[in-house]
Amino acid sequence: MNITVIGCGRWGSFIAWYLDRLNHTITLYGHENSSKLQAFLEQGTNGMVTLGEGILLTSDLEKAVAFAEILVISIGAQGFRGLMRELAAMDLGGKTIVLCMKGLEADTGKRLTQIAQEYAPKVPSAIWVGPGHVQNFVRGIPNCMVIDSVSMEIKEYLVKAFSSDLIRFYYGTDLIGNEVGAAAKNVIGIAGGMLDGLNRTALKGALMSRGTREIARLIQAMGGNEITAYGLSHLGDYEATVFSEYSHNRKFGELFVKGKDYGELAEGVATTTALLKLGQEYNVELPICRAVYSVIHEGREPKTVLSDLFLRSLKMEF
Ligand SMILES: NC(=O)C1=CN([C@@H]2O[C@H](COP(=O)(O)OP(=O)(O)OC[C@H]3O[C@@H](n4cnc5c(N)ncnc54)[C@H](OP(=O)(O)O)[C@@H]3O)[C@@H](O)[C@H]2O)C=CC1
Ligand SMILES: O=C(CO)COP(=O)(O)O
Repeated sequence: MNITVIGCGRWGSFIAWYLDRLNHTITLYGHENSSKLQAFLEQGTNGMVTLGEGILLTSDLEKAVAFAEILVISIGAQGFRGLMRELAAMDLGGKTIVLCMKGLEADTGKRLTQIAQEYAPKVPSAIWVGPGHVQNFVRGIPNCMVIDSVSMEIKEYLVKAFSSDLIRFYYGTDLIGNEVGAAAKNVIGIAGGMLDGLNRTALKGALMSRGTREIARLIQAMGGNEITAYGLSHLGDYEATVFSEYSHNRKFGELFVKGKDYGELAEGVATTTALLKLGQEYNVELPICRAVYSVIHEGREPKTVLSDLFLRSLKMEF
């Protein structure tokens, strides 16, 4: 298959490497002024993946789009609407869009497949989410992920084309739950990092239990299936995000409470804003997401916020 991957950062470049390994014909697109694209053009590697020689690198979006039957998109979620505006001006007939991003639009709370539909209503779309770090995959450590779409036909087409001994894909059965779950795990990952930074790592068991619970309630209220919060897109991604040394969101949280900056993309930062909006819209209390939001966006003192979580009224567990 001819596949174009849009976004040549940590995850997009891995996807290009992975799909090339499965003998698909790959074009990897990056901005003309992207330092990440330049590194691949000059050295063939970003220090994590070394791209196969058959992968075409380009900064010509029209050419990249024209080449492919599948467009895989992996950029920061907040840039997705702008990219869809550009794509909508091109001929997308016969193509399928696969979204490999874990975020929600901050201002609106919209899911990324909703944004794709706004700009390209006739183009089928799917999401590819679940646990996995580049550093592990390139060492041959396999993982399980999930592909979801409103169309069973598209899911079957993609799972068949993308499965290997390195990634076992499951068919998702709840697009709302998988999109919200995948984005929300980054916020729980930031909370996990904050616990590490505050020397409260012992609370991560409680975070796993209560984090899944509040996201399950939100998914259900939005019309999804609450069980999806316990699937690969959310709970299944906690090892990679709440615990892993490789997680950008966990690292962001840890450094944030220590008063330090972090230069990498941590999707959960913008997602907290989206989740609070959705919590309000669907009348669901999201105490952990609220706590993360208040530390990052309102400048509240992390230890006080943590104590306040413990002072909330007592509740039934389920
Ligand atoms: N297991 C999984 O499913 C994983 C999923 N992810 C998800 O993948 C997404 C990307 O994360 P990650 O790769 O770490 O982020 P990076 O910051 O490493 O890469 C993002 C890339 O997108 C590029 N970009 C931004 N806007 C555009 C645009 N409009 N057109 C083309 N390129 C653009 C950036 O360009 P520039 O080089 O100019 O900055 C950058 O190269 C996130 O949503 C993240 O949550 C990440 C890791 C694992
Ligand atoms: O989604 C991921 C792992 O599954 C990557 O998480 P981070 O962006 O926090 O590194």
